[in-house]
Amino acid sequence: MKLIETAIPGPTIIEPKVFGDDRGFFLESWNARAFRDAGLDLDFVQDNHSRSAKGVLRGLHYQKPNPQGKLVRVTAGRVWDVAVDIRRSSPFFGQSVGVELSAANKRMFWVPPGFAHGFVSLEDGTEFLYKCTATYDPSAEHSLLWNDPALAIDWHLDGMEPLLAAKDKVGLKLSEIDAFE
Ligand SMILES: Cc1cn([C@H]2C[C@H](O)[C@@H](COP(=O)(O)OP(=O)(O)O[C@H]3O[C@@H](C)C(=O)[C@@H](O)[C@H]3O)O2)c(=O)[nH]c1=O
Repeated sequence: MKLIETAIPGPTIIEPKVFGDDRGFFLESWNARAFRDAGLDLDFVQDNHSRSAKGVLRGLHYQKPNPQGKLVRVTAGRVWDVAVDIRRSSPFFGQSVGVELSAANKRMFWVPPGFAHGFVSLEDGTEFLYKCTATYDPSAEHSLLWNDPALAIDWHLDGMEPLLAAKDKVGLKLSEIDAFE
């Protein structure tokens, strides 16, 4: 397993060791001890799985109180995945990191608590799996506006019109959100 730091301290790309053979491949998608030894001591309490058509954009979501850290990956298709630092005291407040996650590259992405998270599906039938460090609480869920000019996120849409949930079309701007301290 290889960890790749990003431009913001915290969010981390993880490349698992892939064992390929005549039958296909094998990889460890989660191993508490190996991650702890690599510096990510994480305690997960919920696993999620979603499927998205090409152009579906989910996010940017965060939970407050009880923020969730998320270890995300893709097992079919491809996404552009984004984490936005929404900790006011952070020198990186409002900045984001993005990474392509796909069934082909098998990369995982650690999105720590304190970050808003979203992704756009770049292929039909994209399957997105993730582990969370806190359980879902609909009353604490918030949406940061995906295309807030203050975030200036390149979603790699390539001219595509994204398909959004009603709640994400009316997400709040960075200047309006109840950010973390
Ligand atoms: C996230 C979630 C949703 N649900 C339900 C609520 C709703 O009826 C249905 C669909 O929920 P959503 O529209 O919020 O699903 P979605 O837009 O996929 O939400 C997810 O987006 C990505 C970007 C994240 O980072 C996740 O944490 C999560 O917020 O599933 C749960 O029961 N448990 C959960 O943990």
